Amino acid sequence: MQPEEQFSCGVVIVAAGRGERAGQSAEGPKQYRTIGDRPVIAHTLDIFATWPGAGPIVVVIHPDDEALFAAARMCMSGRADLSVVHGGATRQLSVLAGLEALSGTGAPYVMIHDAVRPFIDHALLGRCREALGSGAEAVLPAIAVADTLKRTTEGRLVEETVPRAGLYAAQTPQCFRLEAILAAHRRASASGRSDFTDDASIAEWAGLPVLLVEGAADNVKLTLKRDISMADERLSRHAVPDVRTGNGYDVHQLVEGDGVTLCGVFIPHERKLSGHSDADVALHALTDALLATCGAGDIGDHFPPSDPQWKGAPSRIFLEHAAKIVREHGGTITNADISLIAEAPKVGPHRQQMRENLAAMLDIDLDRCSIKATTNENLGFVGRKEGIAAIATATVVYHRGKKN
Ligand SMILES: Nc1ccn([C@@H]2O[C@H](COP(=O)(O)OP(=O)(O)OP(=O)(O)O)[C@@H](O)[C@H]2O)c(=O)n1
Ligand SMILES: C[C@](O)(CO)[C@H](O)COP(=O)(O)O
Repeated sequence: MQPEEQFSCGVVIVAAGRGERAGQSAEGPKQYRTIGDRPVIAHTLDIFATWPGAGPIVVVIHPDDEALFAAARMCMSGRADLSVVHGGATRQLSVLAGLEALSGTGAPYVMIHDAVRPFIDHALLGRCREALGSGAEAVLPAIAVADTLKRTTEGRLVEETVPRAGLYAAQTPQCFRLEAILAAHRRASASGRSDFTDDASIAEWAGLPVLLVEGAADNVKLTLKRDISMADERLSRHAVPDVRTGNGYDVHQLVEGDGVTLCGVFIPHERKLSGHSDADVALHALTDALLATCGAGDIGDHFPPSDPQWKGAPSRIFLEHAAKIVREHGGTITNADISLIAEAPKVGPHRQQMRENLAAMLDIDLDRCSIKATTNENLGFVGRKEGIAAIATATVVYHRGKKN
């Protein structure tokens, strides 16, 4: 076999189907549905993009899916220099469009793969490439049929048991000498055929010998709705969740006044908190904690105290803005915890209302919002009732590649 750098395989990934058997989804056709943490096609492309034997990669998409594909591409972790072309009404026509695009690149071989087989692995790619390297013009990964096979009538009556010896289920990538399969595809298309369900059958039709290599049991095609949920479960089981915590601290001075606002609750008191806004020290600390989970700076970066528009502003504006930034980064807020450090006023009687305010501002469940309070045992500036401090912790789960 030739050394790796002299023998790379061009790749055609077909992704122009409508996924009708998998049913409708707001995410689009099945190749754009999320499994684990990103679209099916991003998983598939990454396997090829990170395989050292891969040459130029052509992705065949449906003209209506430009935006879906652009978003999916952002979720790839491997290299992203792909060519994109539009497919046709059948898989066969989509493959032909991909082969035509690849033919200009000078790649000697091609691997043709379904975008909806995201569990392809490097070992199988290696087996296919080795078969090509040993001189095969057409290589088909396949799995021996394990079930007993029946042929039925239209009325579902069993007509016969089909002997399964020698029967295999075809997978992809199906691999070819590019010139040979392109010529076969062109011929098939020119003679009015557009109904071949795989490329090996076009090779057979054109008289090319097809060599079978062992496929991979995991290399399933996501065809039905349940295939997608099973794939999602499988990936989610192994995924390390991207859970991030951020902390925030704030302190405001107590001055002459008639009450303080904490977590949006006005509590009558003989003093007030001084500040440019409503000085809600609790919400300020939590705003910083949220921003910290996605590296978005601090409250002062977003709402400079020098800006007159924030004079006397209710601090819920700041918190809701931080929550919006978190969501735009693909985050789900799972917990918000604030500790208030104050000698007075008493927080206990207002705790429930504060939690309800937090739940509403963050649009999360009440049991994900916690308020705690402590005195400072008469020590330091808090003990001398010169100010109130707050410490906050935010917990956010981020979904890789998902930006809302
Ligand atoms: N006109 C088509 C039809 C299919 N495919 C691609 O071929 C692969 C295998 O096809 P299949 O599982 O049959 O997908 P769909 O045609 O989308 O499914 P359905 O028949 O349920 O609509 C998929 O990656 C699909 O996107 C394609 O590129 N162009
Ligand atoms: C190419 C293929 O994946 C081999 O199993 C399969 O034939 C394509 O699926 P389709 O449902 O026939 O389009």
